[in-house]
Amino acid sequence: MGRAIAAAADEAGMSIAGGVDAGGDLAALAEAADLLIDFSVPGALEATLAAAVAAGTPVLIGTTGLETAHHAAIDRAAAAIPVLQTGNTSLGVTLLAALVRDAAARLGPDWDIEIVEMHHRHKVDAPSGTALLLGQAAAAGRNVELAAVADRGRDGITGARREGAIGFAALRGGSVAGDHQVIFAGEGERIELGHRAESRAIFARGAIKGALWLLGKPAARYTMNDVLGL
Ligand SMILES: NC(=O)C1=CN([C@@H]2O[C@H](COP(=O)(O)OP(=O)(O)OC[C@H]3O[C@@H](n4cnc5c(N)ncnc54)[C@H](OP(=O)(O)O)[C@@H]3O)[C@@H](O)[C@H]2O)C=CC1
Ligand SMILES: O=C(O)C1=N[C@H](C(=O)O)C[C@H](O)C1
Repeated sequence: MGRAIAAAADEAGMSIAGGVDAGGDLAALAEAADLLIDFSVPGALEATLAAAVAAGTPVLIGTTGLETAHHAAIDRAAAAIPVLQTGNTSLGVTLLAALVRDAAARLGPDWDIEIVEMHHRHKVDAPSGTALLLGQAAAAGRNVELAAVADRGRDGITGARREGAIGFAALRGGSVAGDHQVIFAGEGERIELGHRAESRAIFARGAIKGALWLLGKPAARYTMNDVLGL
């Protein structure tokens, strides 16, 4: 993603102040840059947020695999600086999440919800950040908390489907940039809403769009919905 974002920034006429891998001088970069973009690993998040807050520099976080403690750290940082966090920066998935929320609200609890995702063989987290984002959208449409209803895989589980569950299935293989499908399964019929990323350029372009939008915003936590006005 680092290379894809550098290409998208170039396309948009933005210049890259620098980049860091593990052990890099984040503090100096946060001072030098107008904004930080983080697509790395959850273990890097704390240092990135600390450097951004110390420098008063806005930050866009695209890293996935975040746990509750990471989200709490993002909330704390967002009290001091603008922070945009999303599991998917593409415009298509942002719109898909809005459609999923609407469909879940309209269809009601009689329709079972299953979310299927497929990614390249190198991806380390599962379910994907996007699948969780779509799950959150579905849960919001039903007025429930995702944590209370998420079923993260049927491995080792026997028996009938848990009523009200939102199920996840993750596939890994080849070079798939990112496929997501939300299945609403009713009695005798199914509705499927989905998105296929044809390349990583869509995530990078969306990240640049989000970054440009974030510049100059007041301290708060934002999502791609704010960028697109959804
Ligand atoms: N929100 C979105 O739209 C998208 C999110 N992603 C997410 O972005 C993340 C990165 O994806 P991807 O580029 O494919 O992953 P890669 O594994 O290819 O890249 C991760 C990068 O993070 C670097 N890194 C590792 N540890 C640290 C650290 N402590 N501090 C700073 N940098 C570190 C790695 O450096 P080194 O190689 O030296 O270890 C590497 O350059 C993933 O969480 C992925 O799910 C991906 C696409 C879209
Ligand atoms: O790791 C990836 O490749 C991707 N990660 C994000 C996710 O976890 O959803 C976004 C996209 O699907 C590609």
